[in-house]
Amino acid sequence: ATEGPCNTPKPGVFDLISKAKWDAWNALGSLPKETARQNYVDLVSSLSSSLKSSGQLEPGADGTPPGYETLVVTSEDGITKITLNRPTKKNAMNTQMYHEITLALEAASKDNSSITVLTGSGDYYSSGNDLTNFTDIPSGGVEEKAKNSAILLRNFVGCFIDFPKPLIAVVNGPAVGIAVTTLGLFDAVYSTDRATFHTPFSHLGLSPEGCSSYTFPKIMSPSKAAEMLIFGKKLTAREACTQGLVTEVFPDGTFQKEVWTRLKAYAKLPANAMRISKEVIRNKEKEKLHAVNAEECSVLQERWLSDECMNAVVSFLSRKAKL
Ligand SMILES: CCCCC/C=C/CC(=O)SCCNC(=O)CCNC(=O)[C@H](O)C(C)(C)COP(=O)(O)OP(=O)(O)OC[C@H]1O[C@@H](n2cnc3c(N)ncnc32)[C@H](O)[C@@H]1OP(=O)(O)O
Repeated sequence: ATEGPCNTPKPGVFDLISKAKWDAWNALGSLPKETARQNYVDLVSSLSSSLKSSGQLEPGADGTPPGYETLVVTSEDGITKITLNRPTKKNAMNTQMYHEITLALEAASKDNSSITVLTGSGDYYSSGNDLTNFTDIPSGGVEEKAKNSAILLRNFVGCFIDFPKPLIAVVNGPAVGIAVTTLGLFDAVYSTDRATFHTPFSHLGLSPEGCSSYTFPKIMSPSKAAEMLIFGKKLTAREACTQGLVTEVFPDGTFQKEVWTRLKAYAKLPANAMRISKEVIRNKEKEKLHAVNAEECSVLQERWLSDECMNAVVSFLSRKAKL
């Protein structure tokens, strides 16, 4: 687009990057500059429209924060509260919700609040991955779907790993799958006694994500983690607390009042001190967690293509199976 057809000498065989660029340029033959420019503009326009259709949000024209379809985000008393808001679907996480949580966390990391809270609306915290996510197959087929999902999941979990402020889960009801595994990346987890914690990965032909293959054995012991992550044992809130996944359990009747009173008090603590303490506690682990996240996503990319997984999804969608 800037220089016209390729007229420079071919780079040496060991200069792999320059050679790949030269090959791509040379393959365009005598394409005129103007056409190349137009092709470039068309490509970028198509990417930006596919980002919009894939659910990525843009700020308003005046730079105000984006509106969310699957979340309610509020900020008061020094607390940014991100509420999963698909109560009729038990707050199952669809593709839009993964994108929106990522955006909401990015915004919360830069706003004036001192702590950030994730919670659910309705009777569930979240039923985990929305199993209908697997029905929206792109033109590249199931392999492309698996690849895109692995990228989405890696970015999503990466935001939790890198989140710089105290991050608290207010678990208002049962939690399933990825809604459970990511709890290992929070700084505190407060739960109603009505909640349960369930990671039915083997039942679904899946494998652990959310860095749980690393955080759960550390938090609760390898064998307790195996009971959850391999055998799908569902824990009560009290069991999850005994095993260290949950910080404290409250009676359902007084849960909201007790938790928010405590969080408002915490939010008054000096924000920089809390941020720095988190950094000191978490930074040693960050590199490891990103490596674990990458490995888990690549294993899952394969799992999603397995008969075991596909059969489990079909079973759920045809109403033959529930947890
Ligand atoms: C980018 C991709 C990343 C992928 C990351 C991978 C993550 C792994 C996981 O998270 S594994 C966990 C997956 N979750 C499940 O298997 C839960 C499936 N849901 C159920 O088993 C049940 O719905 C229930 C036990 C959570 C609740 O049962 P209950 O009888 O109380 O309620 P309903 O079944 O009637 O649910 C109400 C409506 O909500 C829909 N729904 C609930 N959960 C999900 C879900 N996870 N995915 C899709 N849809 C869900 C349910 O179908 C009902 O819809 P309807 O009213 O239209 O019938």
